[in-house]
Amino acid sequence: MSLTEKVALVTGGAQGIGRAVVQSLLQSSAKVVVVDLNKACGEQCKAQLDAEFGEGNCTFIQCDVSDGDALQDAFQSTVDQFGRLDIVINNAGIANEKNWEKTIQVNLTSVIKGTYLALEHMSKEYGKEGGTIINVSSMAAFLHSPHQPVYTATKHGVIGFTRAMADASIQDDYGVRINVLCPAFVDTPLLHSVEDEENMGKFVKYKDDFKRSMTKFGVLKPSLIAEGMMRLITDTSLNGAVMKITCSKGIHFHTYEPMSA
Ligand SMILES: NC(=O)C1=CN([C@@H]2O[C@H](COP(=O)(O)OP(=O)(O)OC[C@H]3O[C@@H](n4cnc5c(N)ncnc54)[C@H](O)[C@@H]3O)[C@@H](O)[C@H]2O)C=CC1
Ligand SMILES: CC/C=C\C[C@H](O)[C@H](O)/C=C/C=C/C=C\C=C\C(=O)C/C=C\CCC(=O)O
Repeated sequence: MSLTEKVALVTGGAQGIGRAVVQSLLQSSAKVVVVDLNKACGEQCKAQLDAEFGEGNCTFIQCDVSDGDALQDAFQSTVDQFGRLDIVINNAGIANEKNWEKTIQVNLTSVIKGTYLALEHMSKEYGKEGGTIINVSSMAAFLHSPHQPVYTATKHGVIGFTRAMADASIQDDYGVRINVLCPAFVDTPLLHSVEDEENMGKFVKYKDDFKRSMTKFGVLKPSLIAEGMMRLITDTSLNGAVMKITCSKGIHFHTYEPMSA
C-alpha cells in the first residue's frame, strides 16, 4: 500500500525496531522524521536512508523525548518542514532499572506526551484531518520477569493509556486511530543490555533466567515488527487494538473479556 503524501514521525527511529519501521515507511513512499537522542546514530541512519531512498524523504531531529519542550519542538519542526502529520510511532524506550525514574519518563511519560502532541497535530478536535498513532509496549506486559520490574510497569501503562485514549478518540470523533504493539524478544541493541549491571542494577542477578526465556521463546527480527507496524498503520479497521508479535504465533492480537459490572 502506498503512503505517498503521508508524513510519519518515529521516536527512537535511529536504530533497532524504530529503524526497521522507518525503512518500511520509506519503502511505502511516506516522508519520515526520525526523532532520536543519539546524534551519531541518527546522522548515520539519515545518510544511509538518503542514499537508498533519495534526499528529501527523511529528516533526523536530535531530541530527548523525555524533554517535553524539545519533543513539542520536534513535532512542530516536522509540520513546518513537511506541511502535515499523519502517522506517529511512539517507540523510543529504555530498560534501566537502576535509574528507574528515567525509565518511567522515557517509556511512559514521553509516550503520553507524544500521543497528546500527535493529537494536537492530527485530531479533528483541533481542526486537523485525522491520522494514526502506534505506541510501543512489550510482551513483558503479559509475561513479566523479576529482571525488569519498572520496565514491565511502564509497558503495562502504555497499554492501559493507549486503550483508554482509543476509546476517547471514538467517542469524541478525533479521526485518529490509536493502537499498541507488543513485541516479544527482538534482536536489537536494547536486548543485549540484559547482562549490564549499569542498567539492570541488583536485578542483573536474574539475567540467566531471562536469557533462558529468550532461548525458550526465541528472538524475533526487527523486520517482522516493522511488518506488524505497517499493518497497524494501514488497516483502517483497527483502533484500541493490542497487537502481539511472538515467535510461536507470529503477528496476532490480544483479546479481552467484554467489560461487565
Ligand atoms: N528489543 C526488544 O526485545 C523489545 C523492545 N521493545 C520496545 O521497542 C522499543 C524500541 O526498542 P529497541 O529497538 O529494541 O531498542 P534500541 O535500544 O535498539 O533502540 C531504541 C532507540 O531509542 C532511542 N532512545 C532512547 N532513549 C531516548 C530518548 N530519551 N529520546 C529519544 N530517543 C531515545 C535510542 O537512541 C535508540 O536509537 C522500545 O520501546 C522497547 O521497549 C518491546 C519489546 C521487545
Ligand atoms: C534488558 C532487557 C531489555 C529490554 C527489552 C525487553 O527484553 C523486552 O521488551 C521484553 C520482552 C519480553 C518478552 C516476554 C515474553 C515473551 C513471550 C513469547 O515470546 C511467547 C509466549 C507466549 C505467547 C502467548 C500469546 O501470544 O498470547
